[in-house]
Amino acid sequence: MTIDGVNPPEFALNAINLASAGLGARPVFATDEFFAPLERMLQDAPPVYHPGVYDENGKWMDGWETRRRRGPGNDHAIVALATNGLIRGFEVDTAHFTGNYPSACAIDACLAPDGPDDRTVWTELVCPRPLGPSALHHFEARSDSVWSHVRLRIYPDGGVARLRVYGAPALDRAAIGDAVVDLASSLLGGRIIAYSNGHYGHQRLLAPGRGINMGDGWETRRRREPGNDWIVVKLAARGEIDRIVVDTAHFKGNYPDACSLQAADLGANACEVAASVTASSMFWREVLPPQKLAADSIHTYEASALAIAGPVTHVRFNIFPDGGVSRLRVFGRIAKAGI
Ligand SMILES: NC(=O)NC(NC(N)=O)C(=O)[O-]
Repeated sequence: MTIDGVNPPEFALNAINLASAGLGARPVFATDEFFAPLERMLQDAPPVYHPGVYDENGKWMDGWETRRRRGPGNDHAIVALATNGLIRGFEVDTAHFTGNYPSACAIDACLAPDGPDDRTVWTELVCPRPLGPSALHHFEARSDSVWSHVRLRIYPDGGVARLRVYGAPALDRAAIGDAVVDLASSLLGGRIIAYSNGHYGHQRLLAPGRGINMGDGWETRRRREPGNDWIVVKLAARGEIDRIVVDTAHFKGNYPDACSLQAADLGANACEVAASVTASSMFWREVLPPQKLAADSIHTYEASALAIAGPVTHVRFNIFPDGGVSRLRVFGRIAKAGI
């Protein structure tokens, strides 16, 4: 897997971008947004450059960009993470900012359930580090705390194309209690660990909300040989499935003919190597037998349609023979003796 064609750092593996607008991250505050607004720095699409495109303030830039400071001080911006989580590392991307990138940046985090204010205590996770023109910069974070917001300090001013905050959602078991939640949701910690094919993308299958277009989901290439496509999800917690939702939004000429779902309880000490989980998934029990799908619609399979037999940790979602699915939701209750 690569990020913009570059091998991801170790800390980005098995992590999600907690600063992704598509997952719900929001701009909260910026000292200045003269040339380009903070919300652009949180976009999921790789940053682009449009030569010759200017707006009334100057060159249109894909990121957050402040004006040139003419005195002391520095700019900063505050971002609300998509969900509270553990932070493993940061990616600061100055793509296309060649003569206007900041000389340096530092990053702080806080846990402020009601949003940060003047009394908020910020913890520095990245001390001031130099930045270069149009480049990816990776900074590891060494912290086992849960954070809700990050503050990007730039020195003294300039533009940042993207800030990506790699980490894992903090699952609040006490708050969830016995409620039925989407155990596959990226925002709770559900994670895709293997798939037969994801030619046109796969990560958004577990994202919140409905897909905005056909690029917002999991889509395989056209299968030209026997068999079927599949995707394996590690649930956010060991739980008992209550309902499954399969959304084919925007997939009209390429929705799968049918789908099914298998599941397994791999326990706390299962081998986590993706290839091993994939191999064992061939034999997981069938929870949802093959069901015909329709174009561009939400399909809900209630408990009465499912063969449920105790808590599970993983599911394998099969599509026949191939195609695109916007969202998969695996609703259920977290098992009491969870792992
Ligand atoms: N050519 C520029 O990008 N100039 C300025 N920035 C924008 N966005 O116009 C600047 O001063 O950094």
